[in-house]
Amino acid sequence: MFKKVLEYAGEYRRTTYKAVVLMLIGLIFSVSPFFLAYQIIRPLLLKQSIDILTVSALVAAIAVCGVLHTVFYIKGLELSHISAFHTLKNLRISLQGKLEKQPLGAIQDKGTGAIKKMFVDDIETIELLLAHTLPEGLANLAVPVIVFIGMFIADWKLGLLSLCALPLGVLCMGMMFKIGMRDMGSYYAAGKKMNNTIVEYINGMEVVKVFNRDGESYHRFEGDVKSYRDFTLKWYKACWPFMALYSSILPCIAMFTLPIGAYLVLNNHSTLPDFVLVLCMSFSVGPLFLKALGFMSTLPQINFKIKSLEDTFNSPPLQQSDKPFTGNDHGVEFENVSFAYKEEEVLHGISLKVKEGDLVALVGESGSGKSTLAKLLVHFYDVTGGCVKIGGQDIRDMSVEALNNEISYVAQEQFLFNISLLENIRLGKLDATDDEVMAAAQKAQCGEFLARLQDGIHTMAGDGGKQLSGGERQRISLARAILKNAPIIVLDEATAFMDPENEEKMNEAIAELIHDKTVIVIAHRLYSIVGADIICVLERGNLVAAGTHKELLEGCPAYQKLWSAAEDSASWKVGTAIGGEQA
Ligand SMILES: Nc1ncnc2c1ncn2[C@@H]1O[C@H](COP(=O)(O)OP(=O)(O)OP(=O)(O)O)[C@@H](O)[C@H]1O
Repeated sequence: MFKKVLEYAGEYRRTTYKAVVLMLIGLIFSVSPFFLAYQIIRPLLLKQSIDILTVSALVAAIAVCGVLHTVFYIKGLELSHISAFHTLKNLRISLQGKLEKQPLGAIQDKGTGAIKKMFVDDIETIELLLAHTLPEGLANLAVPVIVFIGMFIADWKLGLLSLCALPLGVLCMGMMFKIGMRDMGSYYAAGKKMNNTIVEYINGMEVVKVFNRDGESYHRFEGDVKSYRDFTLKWYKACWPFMALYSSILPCIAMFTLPIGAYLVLNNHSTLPDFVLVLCMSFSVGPLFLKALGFMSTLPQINFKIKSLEDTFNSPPLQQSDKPFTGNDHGVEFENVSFAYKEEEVLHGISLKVKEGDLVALVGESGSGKSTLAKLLVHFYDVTGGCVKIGGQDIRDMSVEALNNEISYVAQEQFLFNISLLENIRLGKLDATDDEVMAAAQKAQCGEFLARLQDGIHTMAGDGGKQLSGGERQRISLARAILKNAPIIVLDEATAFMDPENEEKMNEAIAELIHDKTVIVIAHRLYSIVGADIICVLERGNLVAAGTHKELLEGCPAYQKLWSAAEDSASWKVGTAIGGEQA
């Protein structure tokens, strides 16, 4: 555990070692006063004289030891914290690098709460390990070892008696570790669940209020918070008796030394000064032991959290190479593609060829796999079978950056960064001039709502783009795509939030965006894709038919069903359709 963490400390590893040494020296100064006090007690016990000057010098030395203990210990703590916080920084950067290589979809599946917990809380645990458990724990354990050696040198019998409490304490500690690690899985899972629920509760507050689900949502929130409390208490309840036992037994080094040692002295097997010296030493190391053991009780938790971080690091990264895009053209091919999010396969052997410049629509009932197929093309996930190719090149055989240069993906829900709308659009092409950005915004029909905003295109988008309506967010992201001008466009429910008037405008903008491009569009509203070159009908993860609107209406029962459902929908409107044709 320490080795792994120290790897991340990099050049600060030496700082941690220095911290251990300084704390060790500091603690030696903390036990020295007991030995110095003994130098005063000893002549009194032996009825020898001791002059006031010697007593004063010893008292002064005790005071100096106190000061030196503080100075060394604080300096050690300072160094251990410097090293710890640099390690946390390194670890967070390294974790971010590894997360970046993971499939984007897999990152989204982990949940914001769990990822936040990993980045903030779990990594923070390592601060405890590096700044306290390792240097303080080690120093507080090492000094008692030195003192025990001193006891053995003074009188081996009394030294042995002082060690007697150890096996009992270690046994209790072992039990605590065993129980602590056993239940740590459920305890940790409850913490993760609570984090995700809290993040979801805050993010979903708007929906909760609109649908009057305050109570229900609060109950889930309360349930998970309570469940975390219960797991925590259960865990501590199981560990507490053993913690209490070893915490009281281990520091009581004098437990056996005092009665049996007194017997040995009375029977002349040991001398009274040695007996007092060993007792002084026992009392000096008791608090150190207790402190060291305080850190031990946190080890099961730290151990578990580090393991969970490592597991995250170890999950398979997205398959990609560092090669550029070298495809022959911008045609897209799904070759016998299968996919499972977890165990259950949701796409089964899909084969589909989209010629460069074609407009292909994916239709099907909800849950049939349309979005999943689109996400595989933009490489959010790796296929579990078959392959996805662009211009004949497997997308796993190019870097994600190279792929992103070829594709614009406009998803159902668009995230905007809390920077100006201008900068949000410029993300599509970082070197675009302001004029180019404004032109893209106009083409995406943003002009009207931008004119209403006080700062126009320079308005901040708000946290996650919350300042704008769903439709406005979609138009901003469409402007991004127009600016990017990638040869392949994937539109997932791009007009989902549009009212009829805006949808018409949006469709005009989309028509401009997709002109001369390879387009894959997912739409529930069939009237908007009747002009597509190919319409692919998906049913429970299978591609059941592909053809033009006319062909499918004539020969595909699944499509006929979807079409008649669309016709039944009262609000549908025959108008400008993507692809130019009208139903
Ligand atoms: N992140 C995920 N984890 C696990 N299963 C998922 C995930 N996303 C989708 N699924 C499942 O995969 C299947 C296909 O979902 P997908 O979203 O691709 O369908 P869709 O046709 O796009 O649906 P819709 O039209 O409602 O958006 C569904 O059974 C869905 O429950």
